[in-house]
Amino acid sequence: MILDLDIGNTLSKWRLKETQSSEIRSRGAVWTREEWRPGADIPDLDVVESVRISSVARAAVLDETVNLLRHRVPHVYVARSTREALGVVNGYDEPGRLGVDRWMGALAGYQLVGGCCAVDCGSAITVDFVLPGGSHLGGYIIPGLRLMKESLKLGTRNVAIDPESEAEELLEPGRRTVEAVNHGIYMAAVSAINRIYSEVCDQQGVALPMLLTGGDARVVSRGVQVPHAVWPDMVYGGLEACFPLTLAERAGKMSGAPNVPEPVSLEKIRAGLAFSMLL
Ligand SMILES: Nc1ncnc2c1ncn2[C@@H]1O[C@H](COP(=O)(O)OP(=O)(O)O)[C@@H](O)[C@H]1O
Ligand SMILES: CC(C)(COP(=O)(O)O)[C@@H](O)C(=O)NCCC(=O)O
Ligand SMILES: [K+]
Repeated sequence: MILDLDIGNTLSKWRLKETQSSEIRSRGAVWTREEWRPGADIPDLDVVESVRISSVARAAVLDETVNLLRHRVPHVYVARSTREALGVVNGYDEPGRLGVDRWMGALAGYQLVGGCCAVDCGSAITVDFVLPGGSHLGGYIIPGLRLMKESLKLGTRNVAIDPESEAEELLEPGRRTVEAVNHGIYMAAVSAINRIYSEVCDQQGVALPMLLTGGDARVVSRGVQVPHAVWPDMVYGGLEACFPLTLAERAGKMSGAPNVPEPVSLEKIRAGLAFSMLL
């Protein structure tokens, strides 16, 4: 069995994947800031022969996790942001400083569709671009929905946006504080993503497919007008591509990879951008 770990600033996500069949057996998440108890929080480590880790938490969290796992599991692979991987050239001046979850997402997106816009809606919302040909341009980091809400300190932090809400409702003016905050941060997130996408496609002269992942991907997806696919396992996809262990992975397959819609034409993107400038 393979244990994949995606340690984010808020949640540490895990999944167990069968080495022979490539099937996902189980999955879960625990709070990153709390003590992580293998055996209690994740299934029995005795069945695990390999672990693959992507972590953006404090270095100490990763060190502790790796130390603990090295005693119990034969193979431990830790992903790092590098200057180049799988045909993608990292756009950062200091490649190692690019969040490794962003790097995994960009690599997975590129492996699936080639040039792309990879969006991760977690503690932070990150928007990364890879051009056809593999040049990673860098990206944008804005606070995620929960961080935006907490920073306002209006006593609304415990009232999360219902992930089942429709975008039309969430984009209306709020009539209570909690609604005004939820609708405001939702508008901020989706309009930033739509705008960033259009600006960069316009600048680069290319319409790119878009992929969305992260804890808030589903609800954000409803407000994003750009054609896109939601891929909850996108960071894991990067781990699979970097450290292929199963037959399917060696053949370039990533679990749960979605069908990605064709982007709209560059002309349409430019027309939309020009129109929004008039308003
Ligand atoms: N059940 C949940 N528990 C915690 N956060 C959730 C949950 N469902 C959605 N979220 C949202 O997802 C975000 C965490 O998403 P995730 O992608 O796991 O973040 P990170 O990778 O930064 O840990 C939270 O900030 C919150 O807005
Ligand atoms: C931007 C991030 C905080 C996003 O992390 P997340 O929201 O997924 O927990 C993370 O990718 C990170 O710590 N990056 C390092 C800084 C950078 O990418 O420039
Ligand atoms: K993120």
